[in-house]
Amino acid sequence: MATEVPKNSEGTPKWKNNHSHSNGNLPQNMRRQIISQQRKSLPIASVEKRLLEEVRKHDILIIVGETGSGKTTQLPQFLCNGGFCRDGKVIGITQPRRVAAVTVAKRVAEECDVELGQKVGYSIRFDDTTSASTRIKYLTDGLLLREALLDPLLSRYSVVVVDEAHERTVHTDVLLGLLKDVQKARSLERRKDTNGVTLKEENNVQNRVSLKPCEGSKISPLKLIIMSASLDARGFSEYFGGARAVHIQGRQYPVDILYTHNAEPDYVDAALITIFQIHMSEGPGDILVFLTGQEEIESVEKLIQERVQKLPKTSQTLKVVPIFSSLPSEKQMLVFQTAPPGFQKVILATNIAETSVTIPGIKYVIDPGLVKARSYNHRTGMESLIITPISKAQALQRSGRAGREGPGKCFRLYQESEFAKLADSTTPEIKRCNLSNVILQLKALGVDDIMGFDFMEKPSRTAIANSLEQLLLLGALTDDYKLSDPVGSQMARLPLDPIYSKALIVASEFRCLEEMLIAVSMLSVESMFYTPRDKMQEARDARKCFTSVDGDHLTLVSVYRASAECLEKSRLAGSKEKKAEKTLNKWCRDNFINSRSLKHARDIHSQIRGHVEQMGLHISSCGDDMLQFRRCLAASFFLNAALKQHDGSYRALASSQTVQIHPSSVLFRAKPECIVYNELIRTNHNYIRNITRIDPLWLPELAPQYYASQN
Ligand SMILES: Nc1ncnc2c1ncn2[C@@H]1O[C@H](COP(=O)(O)OP(=O)(O)OP(=O)(O)O)[C@@H](O)[C@H]1O
Repeated sequence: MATEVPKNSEGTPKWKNNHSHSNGNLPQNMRRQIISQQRKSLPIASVEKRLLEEVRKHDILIIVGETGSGKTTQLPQFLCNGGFCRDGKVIGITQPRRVAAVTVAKRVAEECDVELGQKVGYSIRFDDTTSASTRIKYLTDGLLLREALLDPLLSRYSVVVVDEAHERTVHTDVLLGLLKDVQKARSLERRKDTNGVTLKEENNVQNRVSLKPCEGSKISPLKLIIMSASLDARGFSEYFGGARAVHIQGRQYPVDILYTHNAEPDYVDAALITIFQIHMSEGPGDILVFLTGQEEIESVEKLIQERVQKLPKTSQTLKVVPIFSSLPSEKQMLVFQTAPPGFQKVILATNIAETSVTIPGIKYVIDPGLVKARSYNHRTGMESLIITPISKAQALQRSGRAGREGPGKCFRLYQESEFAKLADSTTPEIKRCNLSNVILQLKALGVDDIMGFDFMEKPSRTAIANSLEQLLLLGALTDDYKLSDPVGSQMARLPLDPIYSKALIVASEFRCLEEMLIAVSMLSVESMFYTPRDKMQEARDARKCFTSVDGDHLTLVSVYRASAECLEKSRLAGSKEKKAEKTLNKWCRDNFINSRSLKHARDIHSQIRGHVEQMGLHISSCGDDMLQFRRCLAASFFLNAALKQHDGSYRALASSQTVQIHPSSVLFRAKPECIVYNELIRTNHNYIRNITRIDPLWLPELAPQYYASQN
């Protein structure tokens, strides 16, 4: 192993908790004092006045500053103290990830010495802690877009800070275009009062009916701040018409960057060795390891646990805590807890922990330099999940998770020469995702001319045209490409992929919405089943109890129903909630079901159910009439139908591509004549997953808008 791990001359260190969270038990006033000192020592603290002046002078400001310099936590407090919250106005700070919005809000509430939800709060999908007194509000970029549906001028906000803009999530990109529009519209409305507006100016603000203030509402100007540690300031400045960019100098603590001497052939193995080398020979401090996905994290977790058994009993030991996006939020929050005495915390994370978050205790970062990225081919409708090298911006963000409470080290498991070859920034998500959802949101926001929308980087014409076509076929748009009512507006209200939103609406007509709610929730999480290498046969036998000959959707419904029954039985037998959960976890183990994934699916289920109830959709069950449910699946997923060919492969009807059933499907061997599927993924083959057997005659009957015209 060639990783340069400097040896500690004092031998294996004794674990000592030296981070601020261990101050949790300190008397309140002492803790307050420590936090106040920490704040004063941040690089941003010395430029508070200058920043406020810049914001006052410029309507759009780009702020670039080192990771950990205090942008996310301090700037909103400066603005609030500087008078930007007068008249009940709110400062909104968007984050690409939920976990960042939640944890940063908690920290800032503590710094301000207020209860979360009062002056400082967060709002993420399905979880809003804000109140009428909230002035500093952290929220996801996607959520601010949803807020714009109800309040198109975002009139409650005096400042919107788009944080971590370098990530260029599809939501950030759409938000940037929208905010530009809102800013223009708001200044126009103000100047109208003084009759200072020309017709040309008025036409320049996109023709959105929705961009009109509510009767009698007082419009103030909107300040816009774009922020990151690793962003291409010039590109953003150009997009915003030559906006001013300021750089905050300095970082709080140094982070040593170490590279490998040679290329590492197996990054998982290299990561494992590095974890144990740090554990045995470096000073105290927790370790954060970046991996590519849930399955990899779970397998590394097991490997660490096996190796820990072989460590000498006397030394401190490792506590592994995973974090990935499909983990329920309360489990994600475990990474922010201090390791118990005698333990060194090892966090195994996907890029969910890459930006914005401060994880107390982290001193070491291990970065294999890879990420699992989605990419979508608009021509074929094919999504690929590929493990690819990260960009320089991501590498910088990853190393920036260390050095936040003291000096840190980042072990890059690749050579320095490889780093030089990385792209400067990540390809914006808007260039590599299915645009149907974005377009549906824009239409709901009143943006009818999608091609004319001021994207920072415009998606290709074909990509836009294909997605418009798909929305038209799903009934979300009228023939002249306007949002249809009620179907399109209902679909836009559901926080799901349009095809799933439509499936719920169709299911309410087919009287099987209960089943579709389960199917959509189960399809929204990864890896429901697991098959340990040493218990393959047992796992297969267990799965047979749920397997439906009609396919994966029905199988998933069976799993969900059986788990709900197990929980219900336990509750009826008088178990308290915690005990019932334990019984369910045991049931999961016995049946080789991933309990984390199931818990996540149950959460999603209750959340979507809430939405559907609010929308007044008819919720009923088809009971055991699974024919009815399969017909509903065909009516919903008709765009993803495929027919068997002579050689046992399939032809996808929409794109004429040859595809194969993924080995994880219960229909892998049965190979029915005609199927609908939910996922088309390119790995080493064009695989389809989550499949149901249907009758080919149902297609022209249930989706005549598509299949009647094809004949
Ligand atoms: N939850 C927390 N617990 C302890 N310290 C924290 C916490 N959150 C922030 N800090 C401290 O505040 C500092 C500034 O954090 P902040 O998130 O504002 O930096 P930033 O400049 O936005 O960084 P990044 O670009 O990485 O998001 C951190 O380096 C850390 O010292």
